[in-house]
Amino acid sequence: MNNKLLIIGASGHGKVVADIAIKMNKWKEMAFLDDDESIKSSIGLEVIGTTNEVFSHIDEYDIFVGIGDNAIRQKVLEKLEKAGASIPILIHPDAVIGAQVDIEIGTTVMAGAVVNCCTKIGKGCIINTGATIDHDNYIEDFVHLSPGAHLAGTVQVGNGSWLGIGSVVSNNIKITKGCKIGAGAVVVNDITESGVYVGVPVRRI
Ligand SMILES: CC(=O)SCCNC(=O)CCNC(=O)[C@H](O)C(C)(C)COP(=O)(O)OP(=O)(O)OC[C@H]1O[C@@H](n2cnc3c(N)ncnc32)[C@H](O)[C@@H]1OP(=O)(O)O
Repeated sequence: MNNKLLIIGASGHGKVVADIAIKMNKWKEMAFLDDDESIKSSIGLEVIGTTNEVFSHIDEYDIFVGIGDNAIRQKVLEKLEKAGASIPILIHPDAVIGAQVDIEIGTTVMAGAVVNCCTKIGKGCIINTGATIDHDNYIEDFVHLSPGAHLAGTVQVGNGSWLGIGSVVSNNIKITKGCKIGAGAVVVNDITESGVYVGVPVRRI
């Protein structure tokens, strides 16, 4: 671990990530990289360069990918991991994490989120504001649970899936990789084919 943190992405999601990192009080200095060169600072932190400059900073900084898009976040994080970057886990001090919860690098857990015991969360996930994940879930890599998404017990969410704001998943359900679940959707049966699903209960569109 370094005493400086560099966040890739200075817009909406990156700002919330920075806010969490500031509240964790672990880094003496923080800055952003962003490919929009018109952004000079964000949430009071300086933008010191563009994404392709990241490799010149990996000895000096911990690096966190603050990009909301699951596929882009995966691509950037995997390159950084390969290059040996120190990639932290960011957990807001007001998130509640149960016993025997395993969370991998590059994941952020936001304010008001609750993760119950014996759940595993993979790499590069976003557990957004007020989302809840109950016991024995398995959230694979690069998943995004939007604000207020609720997962009952023993749910599995596949790689890169995105659950929209306020969506609900009943217990013992498996959602395969690469799904988009719409805002306010309710999932009561396994989803075995990647795709976009909306409604109560969900239907594929
Ligand atoms: C901090 C943050 O902001 S985190 C981000 C939080 N954001 C979200 O959760 C957004 C979630 N996204 C959605 O719900 C989107 O509507 C998606 C991904 C499900 C679908 O998006 P698109 O593929 O662009 O679908 P599109 O908008 O064209 O809609 C297709 C049809 O599905 C319907 N539809 C879209 N979303 C929903 C939904 N959530 N519930 C019910 N119906 C829906 C539309 O009304 C439309 O119906 P029609 O064909 O009868 O007119």
